[in-house]
Amino acid sequence: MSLLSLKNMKTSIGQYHVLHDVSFDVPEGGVFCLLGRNGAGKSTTLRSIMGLWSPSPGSVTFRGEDLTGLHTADISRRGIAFVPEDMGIFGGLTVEENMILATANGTFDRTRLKWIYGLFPAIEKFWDKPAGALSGGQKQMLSVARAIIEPRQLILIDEPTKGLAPSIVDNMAEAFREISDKTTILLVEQNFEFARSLGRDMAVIEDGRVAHTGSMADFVADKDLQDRLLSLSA
Ligand SMILES: Nc1ncnc2c1ncn2[C@@H]1O[C@H](COP(=O)(O)OP(=O)(O)OP(=O)(O)O)[C@@H](O)[C@H]1O
Repeated sequence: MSLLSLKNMKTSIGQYHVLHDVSFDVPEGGVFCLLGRNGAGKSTTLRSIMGLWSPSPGSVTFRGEDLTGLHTADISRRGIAFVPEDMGIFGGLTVEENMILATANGTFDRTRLKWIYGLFPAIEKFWDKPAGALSGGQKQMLSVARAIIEPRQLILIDEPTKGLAPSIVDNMAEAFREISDKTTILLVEQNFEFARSLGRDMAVIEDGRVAHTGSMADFVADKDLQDRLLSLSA
């Protein structure tokens, strides 16, 4: 059974039909990449999974349970975390306060926190500093750290490498590899090099529809398919 299964998901935002037919299965473990050009519908897909937009009709099934129609808080309680493109951190609060707000009861599992310090040393270094003073890469690390401060089954991460320097992107890839040993990651990315270095399975969205789904290895080997589905000029 897949961890997450989307079937014929359609989402409208106001009068705009954004997702016309999105179906794919995310297996448990590792990184599943959701690719596609700008405006294809990747963020809308993640927001629909989280119940931030209401997909209708169609279904979102998680561990065999239908999530369609549940509130976002209830979806989150099933063990799904979301790192949005704008990162969703509180710039006026310290790193520690941002982390506290990401816990269910305001306390930390010290072993887990130490694991996060190892993944993202900036979290420990700037623990009592305002999150707004962090660099772009450090803010992104904080947003991911918040998502994993408690055990999760699945993390949805929207374009984590956007605007980051290559050395930071490499650090991020290392961290994601380690996180994905514990928690399945559904990763939306425009940076194909980053995505291909992490992804085991993948799907491509084009104009609100799934245009391709399969293994990352097969997609990497098919240059024509990549050009057709991802290149800017196509
Ligand atoms: N709040 C909104 N109101 C109206 N249209 C929206 C809204 N959010 C997204 N859209 C439209 O839905 C389409 C898909 O947007 P979405 O953000 O899901 O794309 P994306 O694949 O994540 O692209 P990007 O890589 O640029 O973030 C776009 O045409 C976008 O303009």
